[in-house]
Amino acid sequence: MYRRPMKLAQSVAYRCRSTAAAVKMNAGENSYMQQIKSEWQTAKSFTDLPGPSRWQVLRGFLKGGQYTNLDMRELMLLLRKQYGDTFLMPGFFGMADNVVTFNVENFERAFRTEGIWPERPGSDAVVHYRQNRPDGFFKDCIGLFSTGEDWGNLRSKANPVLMQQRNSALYLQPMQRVNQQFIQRIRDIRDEQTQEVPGNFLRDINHLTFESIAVVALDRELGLLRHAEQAPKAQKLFNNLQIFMQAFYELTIMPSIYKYVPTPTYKRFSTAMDEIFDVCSFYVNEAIERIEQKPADDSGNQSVLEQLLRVDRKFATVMSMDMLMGGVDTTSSALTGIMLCLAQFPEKQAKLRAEILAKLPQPTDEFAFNDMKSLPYLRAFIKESMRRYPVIFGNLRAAGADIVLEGYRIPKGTRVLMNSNLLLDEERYYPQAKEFLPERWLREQSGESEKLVAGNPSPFIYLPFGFGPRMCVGKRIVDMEMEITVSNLVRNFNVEYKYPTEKVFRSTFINSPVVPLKFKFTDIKY
Ligand code: HEM
Repeated sequence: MYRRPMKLAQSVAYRCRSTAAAVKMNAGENSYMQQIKSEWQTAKSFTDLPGPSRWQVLRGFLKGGQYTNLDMRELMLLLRKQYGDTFLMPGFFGMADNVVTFNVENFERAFRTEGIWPERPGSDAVVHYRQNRPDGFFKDCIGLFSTGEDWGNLRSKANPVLMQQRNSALYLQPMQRVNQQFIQRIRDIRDEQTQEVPGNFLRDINHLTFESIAVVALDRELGLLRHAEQAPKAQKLFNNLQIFMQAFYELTIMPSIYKYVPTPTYKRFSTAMDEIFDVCSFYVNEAIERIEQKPADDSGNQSVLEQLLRVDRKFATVMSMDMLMGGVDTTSSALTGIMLCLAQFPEKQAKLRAEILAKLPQPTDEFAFNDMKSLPYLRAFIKESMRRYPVIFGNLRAAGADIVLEGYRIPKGTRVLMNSNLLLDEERYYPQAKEFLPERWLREQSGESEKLVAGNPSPFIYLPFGFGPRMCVGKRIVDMEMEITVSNLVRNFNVEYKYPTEKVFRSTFINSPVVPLKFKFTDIKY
């Protein structure tokens, strides 16, 4: 059970709200910084941190080396075994060093000192592309991949549109339409005898998550779930998003000279970025024409894209790209994990179905916005699924100040990789950690306030959407998307999966499914 002084608990609560709130919090944290400053005087040097030498890292990744062929999760766990909870992973060939940590107190320190414009390293390839695009389109608007004040300005424009709960009501209907197409798609593609969908079902999940973002970011369905073959432009965008993800990963984790010479991977990456740019600009321009033809709407119900366009046309185009780049594979990974949990725990699936059917007894009933607010077991189920199958392995920050972690000096700007999600299956943080217990996330009244039934672990462990002012800007959108999708799945089908579940994911930037997802969907009889 985690206990913290009241003052800090309050400051953490502020932190999740906005950049402005972060300024307020930082002002109140002088004494915390003072404490770190005094520790700095006596702390050990950065270079004394345990960890492999550059040579050991290089050797480890060469053919036959101990790190070759490990995915990110396996690599991190092996390194932890070798060097303990906090170690230095040296970069080579111009790549930055990383301080890797599994220590919750370090997560707290890194986040509490991240500053008002937290920096999440690792976006260099996107920034490089955007800074060097020959037409200079991104010169004054690099997007949410930027840093410092530029990022702060953009983020403070994006938050009121994307992070407001009331705006979620705007995309409830369009997302439901997309979701119904997904349910129909399952009926169309499943095998008549076995009721199993084909092994390449991940593609359909990706189409769902792509279309769900498109109705928000581009204000329209693109047709991949209904008639993919008749939607070549959408196909092109979708395919290029996949190429972008793969090439971005390679450029970020492998040494590369792409900043000086366009390597083959960078060429692949920048061609995909060009195509994403062209297609998104096309759709945004089309939306502008559509919106301009509509009668003026001062009801406050303008679509998300319309609201972004009101801020600035270029900003809206860049945001639509950033949303598509951040919101497809991540959400597909989460939905795959949730479906696996539905299949592995039929009694929990039945409990969830009972909650949904109590709200929507008829198969044709549609969710109203208020329905979504009172489905505690649904939310708990999704949270527990994301604990069991985290989408990412942790969070990354450039230290926002000189800090001390476990007695070592960590200079400002050092990359700190916090492997918070690799602690989610540890008994000391989550009692009965191996069990699937959505119930642990339910809340109960405790005096004036609410608390988790199972007690609150540290707020710095379960961070699937990151932390503070830089946390995922799509959180509201994805919450709604997952809630609608999971509800619709369980009210339409009994979900099963008859295959091994030990190695479904491979962990890179995110945990991506790598096995055939032959889920069995049997119709629920009403
Ligand atoms: C289950 C699905 C998702 C997960 C697990 C996820 C997770 C994350 C995480 C961990 C971060 C980094 C936060 C930090 O550094 O503190 C992030 C950032 C971001 N996410 Fe998501 N995300 C998801 C879905 C989405 C969706 C649907 C969108 C688009 C609507 C989106 C757009 C973004 C963007 C643009 C950023 C960069 C924000 C910034 O740096 O200001 N994500 N996400």
